Amino acid sequence: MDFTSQATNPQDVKVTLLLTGGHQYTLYLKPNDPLLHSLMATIITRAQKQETVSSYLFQVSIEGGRATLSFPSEHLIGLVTEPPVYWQQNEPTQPQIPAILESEYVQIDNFLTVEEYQQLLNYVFQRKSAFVPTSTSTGDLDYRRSMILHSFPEFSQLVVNRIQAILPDVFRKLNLSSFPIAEIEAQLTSHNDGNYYKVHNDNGSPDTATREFTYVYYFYQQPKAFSGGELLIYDSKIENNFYVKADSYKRVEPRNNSIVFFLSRYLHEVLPVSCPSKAFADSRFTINGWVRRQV
Ligand SMILES: O=C(O)CCC(=O)C(=O)O
Ligand SMILES: [Fe+2]
Repeated sequence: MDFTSQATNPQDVKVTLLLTGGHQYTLYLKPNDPLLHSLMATIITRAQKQETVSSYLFQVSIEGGRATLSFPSEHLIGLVTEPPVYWQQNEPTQPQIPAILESEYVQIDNFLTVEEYQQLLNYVFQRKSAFVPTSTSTGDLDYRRSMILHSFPEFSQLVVNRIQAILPDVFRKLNLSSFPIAEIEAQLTSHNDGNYYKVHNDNGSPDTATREFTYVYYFYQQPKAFSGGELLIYDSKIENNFYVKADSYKRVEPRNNSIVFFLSRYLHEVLPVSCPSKAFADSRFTINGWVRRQV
């Protein structure tokens, strides 16, 4: 059986997957798409007869996100790439030099108007007693330290509407094909002295799996009364056909009244905040959340 999806971008590589049983599927990928690396890594591994490598389930989003093509890695027998793509093969005896897949993010300044930002700051100061400590799904107490305000309807809708308005621009800047959106979630957090969030991704559990990308809007009173609290977004590398964290990262300065977007699957962390006054009003505040794909 033969299937073909639509090209979206002239720079895309046309990739035909040759699968066992004579099946073929043609899709269009960006030259630096991690999926292309992963597919080629599977072929190279087989060519080098590294039989110890375990099977991997490919799950490829197709038809603009409306369908998924799933197949076990051992069913992939070849790839046709157009224009030609050549891959450097390391001798099996040489140590493998993993390719680093750079993470990308967008940061947009002046996200809210000065009036909206000031109203939000005043609102948060008044709601101080409604903030509660954050938790993680694993219940690990050392993983995350910050406070959260679960309900803030006066501002969550404003932020979600504003995000919707700039989404086309974000898709373009992140080089992403658009997809049908189910929901945009929002939470409000504060990080004060000694607070942090260790390395994690935002879509690693069944109930978070449809999160495609993460946004973080930063706000705090000026002059800034804390240091640290940078967001590190790690690059990835392929090891045994799996994506793992690389040592390199992008360091994002949490600039006042700016918003950052990045893929929810990227590993990221919030470095410890130092806030000598320990005053709640001096905290690093965020409204952050996730853009969920429709399934
Ligand atoms: O506050 C930040 O910069 C990021 C927060 C974060 O990673 C999260 O809430 O999942
Ligand atoms: Fe996160």
